[in-house]
Amino acid sequence: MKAAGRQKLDQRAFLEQVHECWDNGYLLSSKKIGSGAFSKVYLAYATQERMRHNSKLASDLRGKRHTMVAIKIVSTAEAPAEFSRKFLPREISSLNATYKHLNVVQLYETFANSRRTYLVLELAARGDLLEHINATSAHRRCPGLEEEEARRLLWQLVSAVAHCHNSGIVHRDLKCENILLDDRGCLKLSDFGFANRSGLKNSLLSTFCGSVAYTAPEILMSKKYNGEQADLWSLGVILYAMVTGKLPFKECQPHRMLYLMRRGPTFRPGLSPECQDLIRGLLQLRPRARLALQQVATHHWMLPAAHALFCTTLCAIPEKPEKPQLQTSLDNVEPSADSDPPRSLLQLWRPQLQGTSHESASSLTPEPPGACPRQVADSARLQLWRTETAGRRVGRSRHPLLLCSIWSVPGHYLVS
Ligand SMILES: Nc1ncnc2c1ncn2[C@@H]1O[C@H](COP(=O)(O)OP(=O)(O)OP(=O)(O)O)[C@@H](O)[C@H]1O
Repeated sequence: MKAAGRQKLDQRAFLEQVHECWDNGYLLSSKKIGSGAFSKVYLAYATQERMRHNSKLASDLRGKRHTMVAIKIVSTAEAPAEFSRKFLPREISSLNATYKHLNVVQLYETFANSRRTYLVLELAARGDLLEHINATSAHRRCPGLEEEEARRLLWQLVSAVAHCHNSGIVHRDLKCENILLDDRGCLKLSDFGFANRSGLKNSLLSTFCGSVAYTAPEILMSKKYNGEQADLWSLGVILYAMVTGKLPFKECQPHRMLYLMRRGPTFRPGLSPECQDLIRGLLQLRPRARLALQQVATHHWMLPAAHALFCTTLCAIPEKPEKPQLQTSLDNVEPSADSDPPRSLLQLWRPQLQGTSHESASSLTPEPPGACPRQVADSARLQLWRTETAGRRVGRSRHPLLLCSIWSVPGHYLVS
């Protein structure tokens, strides 16, 4: 009887939500795609009428060629007052601040009434990274992802986190469950419920956030911490989880956890030494000793990601009347004084405007129909040009993740 009563209430609440969404231009489906402490996330469809009035939504969905969105319904009437007053506004303002990055879930708009707040989000239909790791491990009959796939995903994650940090936002809850994948396998960082403004570069935070297994030791020790450096620790845990299918440190007791952290991670046989080195570089007890994001992106283990992106795209570039002088081999060529020196690697993560970069990419590198595989066209476009000093700056990336010059230096491509 009690259960039946509860079900009736749920049905009534759901119908109210359908009406409230409809009044705001969305058709709410009954497909629940997730739930959080005070929220439920449903698949929904944007109406043509809504798209006419919301250019942010219209331009993004036009690119995706569908009208699906995810609507997160937060029950503010049931949530603690502090959640509605503090955390929810922070989540919304963080999503607004990080808007327009290919690897950060997009917030198209919000609407609210006295009982609920609705967040209309970009849909990431393929579930979260944890599910993906588990499914892949089962399929391969070997725990973890292939290093190549982990590298591709980490590259996108680093780009997303750098975009957040450059926008003054620290995520503070980076974990596999908060990393979603869309229908093209593109990574989308989500759940900014614990995010905060990083404020001054060196200002310290004190709130305990995130999940213990991903939490930096300085937070477990209740010290004041730098949010960006704490995010770097979590990145190390995520990379470890991707390549081993396990968490590096798993203990319920914080003191036991700290003991394991001090000992450092152990690795399965067969994991490449470069990957181990990158994980160790991130899982440094001393926050300042951790690799910075630009060091992660240029780490030996990561370079094939930039390299692969670069080389696969070359196949996709149609012949031009004047062929660019492209250096494909990694010869010993060093930058000379007459070419621009590589600028800060941080440029790699200049806010990469999702729509704009796609648009400019397509207009700069027109493709004849059927000239290149779709995923290549979608995932990477490079605009090459002839340099006066041939063999130095070998290309200019138009990829939304890699808006940078690509330099050939002995043994590596260096992105700047
Ligand atoms: N944009 C999205 N696309 C697809 N699924 C999503 C999206 N946003 C959230 N979800 C799903 O809904 C779940 C809950 O969303 P979210 O983590 O944002 O809520 P939360 O209330 O912050 O959760 P928690 O209490 O776990 O922190 C996610 O784990 C995910 O499975």
